[in-house]
Amino acid sequence: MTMTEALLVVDGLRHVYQTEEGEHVVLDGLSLTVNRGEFVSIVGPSGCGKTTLLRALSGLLKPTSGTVSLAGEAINGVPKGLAMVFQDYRGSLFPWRKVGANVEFPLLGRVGAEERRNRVRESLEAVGLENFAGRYPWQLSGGMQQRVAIARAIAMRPQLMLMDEPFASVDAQTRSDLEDLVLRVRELYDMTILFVTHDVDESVYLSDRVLSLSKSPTVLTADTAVPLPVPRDQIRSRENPVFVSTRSEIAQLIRRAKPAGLYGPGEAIPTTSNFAVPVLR
Ligand SMILES: Nc1ncnc2c1ncn2[C@@H]1O[C@H](COP(=O)(O)OP(=O)(O)OP(=O)(O)O)[C@@H](O)[C@H]1O
Repeated sequence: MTMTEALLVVDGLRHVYQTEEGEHVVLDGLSLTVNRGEFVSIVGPSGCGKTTLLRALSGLLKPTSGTVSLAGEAINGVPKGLAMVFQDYRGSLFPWRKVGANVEFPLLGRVGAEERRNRVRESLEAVGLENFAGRYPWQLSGGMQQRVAIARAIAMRPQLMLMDEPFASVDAQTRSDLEDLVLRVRELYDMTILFVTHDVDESVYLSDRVLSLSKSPTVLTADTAVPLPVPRDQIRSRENPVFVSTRSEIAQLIRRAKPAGLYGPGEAIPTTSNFAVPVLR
């Protein structure tokens, strides 16, 4: 029997930006859980506060209220067990460091030299870039640079990998390749991944569960399981009726998304982590 263990717990997260026009409530009591070993995606309308949420999860923003914990520890600063992969690989790799040195960078001062060498080699192998350790990032294609960013995250052996629209800046073929690469890496390292994307199809293809967000002020509107067989396959999985029905269900949720306060009575919106059933179908 496999045990479900909550790794990331977000409870009643609320964030209000102070602006010249007054208070701007972005997150309005958002609660979610990611269990160890899960691949969970977050989708939502543009401007719903995904970046604000990710900044709170990575300890870069102190929310107005609510809590975030990773493996039972409250997140107050940048947590050790977390690695992030961003959309903008150009801005996230050091252009003056070679690929190997980029992957090694977050390990400096944390891990001994031999272990660092092993992890760099192994992580680059996992993303198929073992022959590129001596190149500079700008000598690689965009897709390869994003693979370096993924290798750097793997090398950290994170408890949780947060991915913020990581494939939004690459062409369609590279995107499919990177999606499959992330699924392989997940399998290889038994990773827990929280993946933010605008792309409903991508969220369904990759995930065990998809969390849909309302418009801002933002709450969770649905927690949708994706009962699509694994391993996933770019052609067969996308033709599967489960894929087609799940994607249209989530696409509807995004299209009909409203700010939290505008959902009518009976459309229960969870404000604590004690929700068990999907809502707002
Ligand atoms: N520092 C800030 N001060 C005031 N308002 C902010 C600040 N940062 C973000 N906002 C506002 O909060 C809302 C949510 O922004 P956020 O960037 O978190 O959304 P998002 O879902 O990541 O957006 P997108 O889908 O466009 O990437 C937006 O209306 C934005 O204008």
